[in-house]
Amino acid sequence: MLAAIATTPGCRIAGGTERPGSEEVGQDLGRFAGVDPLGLAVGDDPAVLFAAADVVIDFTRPAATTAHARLAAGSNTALVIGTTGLSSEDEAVLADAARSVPMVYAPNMSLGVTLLMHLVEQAAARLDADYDIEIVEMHHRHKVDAPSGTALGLARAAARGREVSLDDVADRGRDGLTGPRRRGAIGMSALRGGDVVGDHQVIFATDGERLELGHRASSRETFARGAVKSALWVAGRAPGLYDMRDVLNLR
Ligand SMILES: NC(=O)C1=CN([C@@H]2O[C@H](COP(=O)(O)OP(=O)(O)OC[C@H]3O[C@@H](n4cnc5c(N)ncnc54)[C@H](OP(=O)(O)O)[C@@H]3O)[C@@H](O)[C@H]2O)C=CC1
Ligand SMILES: O=C(O)C1=N[C@H](C(=O)O)C[C@H](O)C1
Repeated sequence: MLAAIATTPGCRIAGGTERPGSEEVGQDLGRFAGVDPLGLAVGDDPAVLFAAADVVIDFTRPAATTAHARLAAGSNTALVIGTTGLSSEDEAVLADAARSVPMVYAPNMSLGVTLLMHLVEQAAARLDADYDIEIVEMHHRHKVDAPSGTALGLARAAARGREVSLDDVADRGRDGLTGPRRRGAIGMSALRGGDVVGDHQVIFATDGERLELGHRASSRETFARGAVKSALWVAGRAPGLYDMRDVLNLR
């Protein structure tokens, strides 16, 4: 992320924080990120960072992200959030904070996935419930949330296309004596292994044919570049909760 910020015209690194007590705190931020020394130490107080920055980029965990959203609102600092695995209560915290500051919240910052979500919504609108929608994702062994935020975003896009609520049709992680598939269900399955950056496949399966739309990320730099693009886009915007469709002008 720091390399993406450092190499983007118009951006300057204002600081960065790690969890208090982490051994990285106090190290040079640049060295820590594997780029040239920056003369800035890794901090452990996000309030200091929010006071110093125009925009903060957050890819952490839900507990930190909700705390950061509150700090953003309190310090009037724009926020870009890539963290996934947020509960609906966590998302309500973001929505509340976004009443006073501009915020981009997206489970996947790549152009390819943002376009895929658009295509999935279109396909789901045109293919009726005779087409069973299944979403399969695979990620590296370190990922802690499932299904991925992107898979949930794709499922939401499909539900939007079908004009149904995802909560009514989602089928997550089948196991055991499940019975036959429910008509209209949107299934999600998560695979974990190795160093897979992020694969997503959306399948529309019916009798006699199957449409498959998919995306494979091969470098995490793609997400970092999307986050920096979002930061440049969100700085100075009106308060609100935006996503990558806004950043990429795809609404
Ligand atoms: N939107 C997108 O395009 C993308 C989203 N993601 C999402 O971003 C998130 C992070 O993923 P990833 O980078 O792989 O995960 P990592 O575990 O590598 O990084 C998370 C970082 O957040 C830190 N952190 C966690 N809690 C706190 C806290 N309370 N205060 C300060 N720092 C904290 C962790 O520190 P520590 O190690 O001490 O816990 C760690 O350095 C995930 O939700 C992932 O799904 C990832 C890639 C792309
Ligand atoms: O944890 C990851 O690595 C990723 N998380 C995001 C998600 O949950 O969708 C985005 C990307 O696929 C990588």
